[in-house]
Amino acid sequence: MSDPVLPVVIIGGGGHASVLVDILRQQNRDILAVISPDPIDSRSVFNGILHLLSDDDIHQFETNAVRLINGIGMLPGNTIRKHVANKFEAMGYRFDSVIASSAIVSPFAQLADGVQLFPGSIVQAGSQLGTHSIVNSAALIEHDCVLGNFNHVAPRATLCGQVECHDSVFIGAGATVIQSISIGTGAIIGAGAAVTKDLSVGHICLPAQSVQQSIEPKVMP
Ligand SMILES: CC(=O)SCCNC(=O)CCNC(=O)[C@H](O)C(C)(C)COP(=O)(O)OP(=O)(O)OC[C@H]1O[C@@H](n2cnc3c(N)ncnc32)[C@H](O)[C@@H]1OP(=O)(O)O
Repeated sequence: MSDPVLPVVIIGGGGHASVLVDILRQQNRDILAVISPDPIDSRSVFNGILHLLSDDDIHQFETNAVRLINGIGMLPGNTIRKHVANKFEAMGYRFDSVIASSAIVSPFAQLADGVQLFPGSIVQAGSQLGTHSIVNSAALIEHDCVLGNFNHVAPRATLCGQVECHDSVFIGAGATVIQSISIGTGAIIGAGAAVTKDLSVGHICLPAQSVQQSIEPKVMP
């Protein structure tokens, strides 16, 4: 029997959380509160949602009466998303996945709890995504990829078939990882990189840089 659809509490109130709230509103999910120590009123998507300031405010909700949404994004070297997940799970709360209605997910893909698939993303058959991993807007996970926990595949990045990413891997926006590549734990792929060789634990792949220079005005003959 599938789990009941419970109201949700969002942890975090920044840009990543705003996209999640937008998706959840479109799906008519009941959003009880956003927990964030920072102001959230500059983003209209949060209008009308209760704003709580402290993580301890979560205790006003029974662990089995709500699900949490991990609204903390993940940039290279940032571990707050993982810290938040571990802290609230240790208190007995569970995180829901968020799957945008425009995401395309094969019924033969496997998604762990807390996975987030943003609008226009695609996950093909045979792929497996670990807990709290993010597939950002229009990113593509081709067939038979295996992603560990706390990965972030940024907007429009492409993982070709049978790519393996261990835990806490960051794939920058628009990067392409060719088929059957293995990416080690904590590795970072820069935005726009083309990855053609395996990347070891804790290594970074920097793309070629574009060159910027001023354009000399042409002198007409
Ligand atoms: C919804 C969202 O927004 S999700 C977030 C999506 N964002 C991304 O995908 C960005 C991913 N991050 C990057 O690509 C980063 O620049 C990284 C991780 C590769 C490198 O970051 P840092 O180590 O902090 O490098 P830093 O910013 O200091 O730049 C070092 C040099 O590399 C260059 N550089 C940095 N990133 C790139 C890149 N992706 N492509 C080409 N050159 C780059 C910089 O211009 C700089 O050059 P300079 O020394 O000539 O001035």
